[in-house]
Amino acid sequence: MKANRPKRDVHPDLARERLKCNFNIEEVTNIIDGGKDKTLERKKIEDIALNNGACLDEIPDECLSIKERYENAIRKSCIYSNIVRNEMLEITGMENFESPVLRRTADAFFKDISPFMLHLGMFVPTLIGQSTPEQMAEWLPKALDMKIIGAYAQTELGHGTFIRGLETTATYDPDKEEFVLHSPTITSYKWWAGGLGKTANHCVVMAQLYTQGECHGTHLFIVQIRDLDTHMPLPGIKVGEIGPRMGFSSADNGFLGFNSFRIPRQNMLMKHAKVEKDGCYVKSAKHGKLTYGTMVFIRVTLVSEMSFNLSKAATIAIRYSAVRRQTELRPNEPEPQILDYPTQQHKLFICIATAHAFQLTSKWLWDTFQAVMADVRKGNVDALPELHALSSCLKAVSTSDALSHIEQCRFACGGHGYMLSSNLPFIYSFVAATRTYEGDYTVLLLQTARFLVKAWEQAESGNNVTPTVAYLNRTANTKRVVWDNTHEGIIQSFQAIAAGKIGQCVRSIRDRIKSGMDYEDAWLMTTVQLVAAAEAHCRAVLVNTYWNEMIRLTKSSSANVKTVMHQLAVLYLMYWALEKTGDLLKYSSVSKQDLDDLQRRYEELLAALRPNAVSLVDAFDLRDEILHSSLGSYDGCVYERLMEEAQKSPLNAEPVNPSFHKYIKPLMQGKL
Ligand SMILES: CCCCCCCC/C=C\C/C=C/C(=O)SCCNC(=O)CCNC(=O)[C@H](O)C(C)(C)COP(=O)(O)OP(=O)(O)OC[C@H]1O[C@@H](n2cnc3c(N)ncnc32)[C@H](O)[C@@H]1OP(=O)(O)O
Ligand SMILES: Cc1cc2nc3c(=O)[nH]c(=O)nc-3n(C[C@H](O)[C@H](O)[C@H](O)COP(=O)(O)OP(=O)(O)OC[C@H]3O[C@@H](n4cnc5c(N)ncnc54)[C@H](O)[C@@H]3O)c2cc1C
Repeated sequence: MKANRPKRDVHPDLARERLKCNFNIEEVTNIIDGGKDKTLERKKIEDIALNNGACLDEIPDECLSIKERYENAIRKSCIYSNIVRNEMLEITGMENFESPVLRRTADAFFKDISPFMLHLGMFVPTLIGQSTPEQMAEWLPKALDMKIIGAYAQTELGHGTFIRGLETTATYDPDKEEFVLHSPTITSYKWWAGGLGKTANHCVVMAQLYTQGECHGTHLFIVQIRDLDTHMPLPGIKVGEIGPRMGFSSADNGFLGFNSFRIPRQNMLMKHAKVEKDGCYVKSAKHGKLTYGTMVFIRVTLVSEMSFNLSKAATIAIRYSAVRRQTELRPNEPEPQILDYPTQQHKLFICIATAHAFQLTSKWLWDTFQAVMADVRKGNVDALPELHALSSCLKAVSTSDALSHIEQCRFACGGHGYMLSSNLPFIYSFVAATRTYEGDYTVLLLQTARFLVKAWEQAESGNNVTPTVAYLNRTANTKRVVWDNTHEGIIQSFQAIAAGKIGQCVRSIRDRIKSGMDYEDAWLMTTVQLVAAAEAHCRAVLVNTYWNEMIRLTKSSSANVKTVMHQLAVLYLMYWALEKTGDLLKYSSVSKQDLDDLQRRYEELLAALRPNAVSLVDAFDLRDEILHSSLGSYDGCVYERLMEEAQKSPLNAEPVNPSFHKYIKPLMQGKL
């Protein structure tokens, strides 16, 4: 199914915007991609995948039934997988099957999500992270070659957050050297796993391991659930799709129940613990939570995923705002482009800056993750708690911020932003799920808070703490930081806010314990403050990392690129400082006059960035096929595309709908 798009001239307003650009767009693209080579590689891969137009649908996905949409998604997934397997991996290298380029290119095929996404996104990483070398040799080639298709079935109907509360059991039978998987209750049914409902023939299952009459907690098992030839569920397996959702419409999220279903002993993923033939349980991991490794990996990758989604939304909203004109400023003058309104700039420029902040931070987080994992492989797990705390809060805050900024982008496009053809509702509903999956926002911030409270106590007693909380050594015992409106001053204020909030949590917990509460209740009563403290810590990490990375990556850039990258980072600092004025007043010496000055400088910065706005989103270099938007295409022919998309509505296939004769006419004639 191919559809040709008419080639159009660029809208004159957008053409004029591009003439105003004063920096080298390609240099900024290179910074975002991680280097000139990476940009070239990305473009080459995008050309291979997209130039034959295989991804274009004649009928928009949203106009299809649930079944048709799923079938179309599978059709495209197979085309896409073949391109990945036969052409793209040759360029990235097999080991880079998780390359963000593949993820980005996939969006040209799927407005929503591919049913294969969780196979490459979670099933394969779990095999890599949780298997012994023998298991890896057995399963990984088959998975990478799509000989088997997997899902990640952890969450149950009754429990998602509290993994230790999962009910599915895997009981070892030494006589047959098999595990018996069982779902003892309705709440123990696996629920949510992407690709599980109709697509996967295998899955990774998290279950409570029982051997020699003892429960050893949750472990991971690889389970074949469907016949490879007929695709029928195997006897003892009950599997299906969970029904319509807010988004993820083509991901066939599934349920799964086991009725004493047997798998070979070798199907327990045994990198961190094993069950011997005789049923003896042997733990090799130096840290009890290494089986949660896939979740940490995905949390890390989600930060760059949020940058990508936000860059799509910002591109759509800014290009549209350059073309859209509304309301006379003065009588008889032309209506201004809505991008000229400072309120519109306030909604949108932070989205560009945040996409940069997340992208630069995600690269740093990825390097940190790789370094910690290298240590873990050598048996050193010392840095794991800090990585867990960091990946938890960055996942929580990046998904939450991306979501609210994407909604701002939709607001910024007025009524047309509500159209599915704008793609903003799809981007929003996709990102809405990220705030919940892979660890809910509140739950993950509370994990970070546990780490922060311990770090605060260490700093209070004069001990050195780990790098991301090193600011506590400086600020833990300080009352208020002296306000300074330079970038260093603002970053230090964020650190002071975080330290102040963590310290306040510690005092609240201690006071509550003094007044007779036990630790658990004191902690529980303080959780509202603990979530806020973890968020503040995350903001301190974000502003510091974004700034340092921006400086590092622009060292050899041209002067104007340096300036515009600097402006974006300053905008990010000022935006958040102004959002947190209450906290600044509490934890720094900032005055009303200082805040008024900051507000004025922020407004001046919006004006300074205005001429480069369209070029800054052009620098994200998102092809129209990836944007899927009537409002955001490179040529800016918004109204033509909206009209063109409207024609595709199935309701326009006939001039009179049969319901007129069946219902409306009888109603009009009083015959109903
Ligand atoms: C390629 C890019 C693709 C991007 C797009 C992909 C699209 C994919 C779409 C959807 C996929 C969705 C998949 C899923 O959602 S899978 C299911 C994910 N589920 C969760 O994330 C559940 C969240 N819950 C938890 O992680 C845990 O239950 C918990 C961390 C909240 C609590 O665990 P628990 O075992 O109860 O531990 P405690 O709270 O008792 O803590 C003890 C101790 O352990 C520390 N700790 C916990 N987790 C970790 C960890 N992962 N690493 C290191 N340490 C950990 C914890 O901090 C405590 O430490 P202490 O304070 O020092 O005691
Ligand atoms: C689109 C989508 C795709 C998914 N894909 C998969 C998948 O492929 N595989 C898989 O296994 N799972 C998947 N999930 C499940 C997902 O991981 C869980 O939904 C998520 O971890 C949240 O758990 P929950 O649904 O049990 O929420 P709950 O934990 O029930 O949360 C409900 C509310 O309670 C609050 N809460 C819970 N515990 C605490 C606490 N200790 N302290 C304070 N507040 C708390 C939460 O903040 C939240 O507001 C997916 C979910 C979605 C939405």
